[in-house]
Amino acid sequence: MIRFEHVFKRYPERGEALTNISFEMKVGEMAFLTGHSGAGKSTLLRLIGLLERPSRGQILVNGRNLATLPRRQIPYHRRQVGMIFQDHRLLPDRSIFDNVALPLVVTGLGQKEVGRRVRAALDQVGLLKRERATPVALSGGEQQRVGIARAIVGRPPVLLADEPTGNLDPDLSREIFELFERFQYVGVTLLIATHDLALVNSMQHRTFTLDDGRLLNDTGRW
Ligand SMILES: Nc1ncnc2c1ncn2[C@@H]1O[C@H](COP(=O)(O)OP(=O)(O)OP(=O)(O)O)[C@@H](O)[C@H]1O
Repeated sequence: MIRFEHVFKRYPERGEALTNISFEMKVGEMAFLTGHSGAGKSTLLRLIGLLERPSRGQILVNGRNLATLPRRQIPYHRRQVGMIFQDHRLLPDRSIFDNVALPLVVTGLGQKEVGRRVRAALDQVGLLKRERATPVALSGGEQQRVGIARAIVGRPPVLLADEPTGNLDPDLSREIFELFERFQYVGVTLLIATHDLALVNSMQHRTFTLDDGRLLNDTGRW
């Protein structure tokens, strides 16, 4: 589902942020991405989401080579990859329903179908009853779950999360990670960047470790 072949990413002002990264993730695999601050975790996720392009190397997502993807297919690719961020990035003046519906607006789906999908996504994260609330009325953990509902509403086969529990206490963090496991069971491929080593070590999932842009360790490579 995700394949990196000798991927490098260089920023002119920084030098190499990622150096010769190669790995493969299968459909329905869940993996953690760890490493010190500045190791390149966010950069790696942004390359998969096509928010940035590598300086060298190839990235394939769902069999498609991102380097040769026709421009008109970029929006389609972005819908294949749900992204979850630490800071939720919710629109403060819009309801929870509207925030979750946002990715569907461009798809041309009818209002009824949008409503059905938004409620299905809110149901999965346990927030069906809060659809009329605005983000400020929600706790940090609930806001993060709205961010997750927004990422899954288009039913993407790939989910990427960048420090999704950075602001949450351990119990809420575990709940979020267990929610991710439920998506894995239905075949979603997940890659989760996190500093929370205690949680990573307590769960049985493949773990990538980046160190200064290099893939230092991959527990899935036997
Ligand atoms: N747009 C950019 N322009 C220049 N340098 C960048 C850019 N984005 C990231 N970098 C640099 O690339 C390196 C990797 O950054 P990245 O954000 O991927 O690390 P990270 O592992 O996600 O760190 P953190 O855990 O602090 O979020 C850092 O040195 C960072 O300063």
